[in-house]
Amino acid sequence: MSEVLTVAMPKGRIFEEAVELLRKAGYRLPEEFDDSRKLIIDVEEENLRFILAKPMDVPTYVEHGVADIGVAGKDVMIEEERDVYEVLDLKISECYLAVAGLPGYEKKDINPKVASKYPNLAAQYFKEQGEQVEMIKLNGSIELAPLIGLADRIVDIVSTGRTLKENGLVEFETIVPITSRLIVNPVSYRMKDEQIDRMVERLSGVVDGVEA
Ligand SMILES: Nc1ncnc2c1ncn2[C@@H]1O[C@H](COP(=O)(O)OP(=O)(O)OP(=O)(O)O)[C@@H](O)[C@H]1O
Ligand SMILES: O=P(O)(O)OC[C@H]1O[C@H](OP(=O)(O)OP(=O)(O)O)[C@H](O)[C@@H]1O
Repeated sequence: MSEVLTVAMPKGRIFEEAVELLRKAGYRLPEEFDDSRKLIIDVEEENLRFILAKPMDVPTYVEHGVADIGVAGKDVMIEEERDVYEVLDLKISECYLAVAGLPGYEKKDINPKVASKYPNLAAQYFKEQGEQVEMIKLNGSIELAPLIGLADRIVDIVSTGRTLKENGLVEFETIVPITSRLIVNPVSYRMKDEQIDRMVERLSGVVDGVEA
């Protein structure tokens, strides 16, 4: 009998899509997955243990090896720079990161302020653009920052564009397309390679058939 694989799943919007993907790949996940407040769910018949974490924390659990594998947005992967392998693009929770602000903004300030939930990623982006900015880290409702004068621009996720539009903001630049990824702890990949490869194989088989 093989060892149990621990999977770190992000709570929130990716969760449902990731569960759907696993079910399409043939994993029998109990109804508990659809409506539960439990943070650890054991699925003995599949030899899997799921832990439910905040999306930004998934790579931390995987890097520390308390989870063998995990599901994380590419945005989180770039921001967190954790020592994990990214083994599969799951092509779910599709969106992109963009720079946005109020219409008519012109780059003229010294050290203009940029608000984001992704301070490392945003700072790196502006550095590459040769622009020096002051980063302001926020944890959500990023679009509020330029409206209230906290920042000149924001770096945030855009999906339908509705949040920007309804708040009278416009997109200036696209930074990078985002989807969710399957990530693996490097030691787990050595110790449990067969089990992990099997999961990657099963998931890759359904990824392209799943609507992003
Ligand atoms: N509007 C969106 N449409 C599609 N995918 C998105 C959208 N916003 C974020 N994502 C993707 O989903 C992941 C998780 O987003 P979610 O909003 O569930 O987490 P969060 O903002 O960290 O959580 P919380 O709102 O609890 O702080 C992000 O890391 C990103 O990859
Ligand atoms: O282009 P849209 O389809 O409008 O989606 C984009 C919005 O979705 C995310 O916010 P979320 O709902 O996670 O709330 P948050 O701002 O609290 O993170 C993101 O931060 C944008 O605000």
